[in-house]
Amino acid sequence: MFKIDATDKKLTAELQQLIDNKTKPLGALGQLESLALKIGLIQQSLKPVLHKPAMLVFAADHGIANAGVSPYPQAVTQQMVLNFLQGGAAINVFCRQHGLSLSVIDAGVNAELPDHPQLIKQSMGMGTENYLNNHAMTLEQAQEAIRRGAAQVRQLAEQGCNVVGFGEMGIANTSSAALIMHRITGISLTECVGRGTGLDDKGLLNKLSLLQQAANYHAQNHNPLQILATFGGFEIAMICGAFLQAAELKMTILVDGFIVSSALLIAHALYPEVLEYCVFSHQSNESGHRKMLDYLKVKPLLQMDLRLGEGSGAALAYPLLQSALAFMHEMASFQAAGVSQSDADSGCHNTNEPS
Ligand SMILES: O=C(O)c1ccc[n+]([C@@H]2O[C@H](COP(=O)([O-])O)[C@@H](O)[C@H]2O)c1
Ligand SMILES: Cc1cc2nc[nH]c2cc1C
Repeated sequence: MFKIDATDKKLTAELQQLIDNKTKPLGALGQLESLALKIGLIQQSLKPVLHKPAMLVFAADHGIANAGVSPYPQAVTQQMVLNFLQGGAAINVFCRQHGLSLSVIDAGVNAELPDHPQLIKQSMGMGTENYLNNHAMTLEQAQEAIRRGAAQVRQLAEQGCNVVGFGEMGIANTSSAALIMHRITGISLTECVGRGTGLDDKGLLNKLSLLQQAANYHAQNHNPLQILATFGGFEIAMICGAFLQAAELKMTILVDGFIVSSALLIAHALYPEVLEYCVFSHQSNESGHRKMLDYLKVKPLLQMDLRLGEGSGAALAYPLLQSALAFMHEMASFQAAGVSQSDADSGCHNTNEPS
């Protein structure tokens, strides 16, 4: 369905030399340096640029929402979508602050939503089925949601966008994400399930027990698309398609928190090369996220105890991408600034090997 290439590594040495020649001890800009290299490889350029940064927030409801897995009622999903459209949510603030465009996609919210220029209506239904006694969606619905998510990214790319962040809104979607993580990674369910929007100890135990029932009920499902259809949400399935399309189009992708990363687990199981296009904005405070990132062998940029979702971490991390490219373009080289570079110049031994 998708054609995702690994990035061509032929520019690696030249990009690394450009980075190493800047007036700084070798490796001293840390993760900003690997970020610059990564974007250079994605764009196959020694002068990569970020065009029309965009945030897509996918929203949907979940059949399990009112079974006691979240401290908030399902209605908060639609209420927060209205908040996004009125410009009052955290993601609105950070997108405005950092110059990202923001669109909200109704992937399957359990409400009739008003027409609005920032709302894209692609609803797959009034929420998923409850996976305690059903599949959340059919395989056909999962595939259709993947196609719809991909179409959103194609539209952005046609408008000239080459960097995109994904966010989500959906009461109970940490439950979907935990089950997907458990099934894809084989990590115990206890380590995948967390407090979400803020369950107390008793609520967490109850959530774990309900999700264990769901995992037992669907003991047979192990193929990535089946896992997505069984436990997913419509927003998670659309984000999976959005990841795959963005990677196929060689866009830089900003990955948000626990739920967006669970969509990536599915995308990665289908097309491992998708990872080469991903920048991990932060490590969420949702307890399973660190192990999810470890499973993917990736390092997040920020660690700030965020656990909001909406794409907020991805939007917060965007300026770091700008800084990574700015230092590559604007910092003086040792030669240009007349600064001594190495032991050959100074007679000192250089111990700062880049990691
Ligand atoms: O992104 C995260 O890491 C994250 C962690 C915890 C909660 N959330 C948000 O909270 C909602 C899901 O939480 P819950 O408790 O209803 O499953 C959903 O709207 C997510 O955007 C998001
Ligand atoms: C208020 C609220 C805002 C959110 N934003 C993303 N998920 C959310 C969940 C809640 C409950």
